[in-house]
Amino acid sequence: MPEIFKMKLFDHPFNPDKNLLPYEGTVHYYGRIFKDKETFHFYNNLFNEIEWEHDKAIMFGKEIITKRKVAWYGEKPFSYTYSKVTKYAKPWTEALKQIKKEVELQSGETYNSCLLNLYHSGEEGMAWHSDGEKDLRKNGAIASVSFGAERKFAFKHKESKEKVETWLENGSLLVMKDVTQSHWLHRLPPTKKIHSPRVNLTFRTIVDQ
Ligand SMILES: O=C(O)CCC(=O)C(=O)O
Ligand SMILES: [Fe+2]
Repeated sequence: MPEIFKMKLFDHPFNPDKNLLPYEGTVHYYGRIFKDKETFHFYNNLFNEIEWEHDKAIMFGKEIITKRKVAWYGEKPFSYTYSKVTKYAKPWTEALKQIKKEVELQSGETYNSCLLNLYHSGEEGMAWHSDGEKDLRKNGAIASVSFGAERKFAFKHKESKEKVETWLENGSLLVMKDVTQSHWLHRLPPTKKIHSPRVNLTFRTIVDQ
């Protein structure tokens, strides 16, 4: 097992009851919610079994293909549109069902879909955005589960520009809820210091019409 998977649970002090945001939003960090063996198993399973595809993005008015890969899964073939391309959610895999169950238990919320991102190294990240798409349940919780390389995650208030940063550990859970997406942007900053991959899962609730 590579070294990163051998960290003990609760190596780092954290308080899951503490709100990381000072105002206008709620973010809780639960730390590592899976044991080393499960974490290693899920990382390998997701890396190999998910049907990863390259994402498209608009940059300086041009359509570009991102190095980061994405996938979209859910309990129904919900549609998800970005850069004018509509994708339909694939049915849950066994691993996704198991992870979802644990995340629902820990966060006390339910989810019906999951957007997955695969960052091959620290040079791949995600720019400032909020996840307030109209198909998502308004003020619904978004649960972010991370496997692989530990990466920094940042929030920036849309008006005050106040920043909050935290580390997302291998096997960890972070939950954003309430009015967070209306008032705060978040991003995964790129870094030259990290060379190994990271898989991130954001469990969401799509409004079913
Ligand atoms: O990879 C991450 O931690 C963030 C992913 C994210 O913000 C998103 O998928 O909307
Ligand atoms: Fe996001």
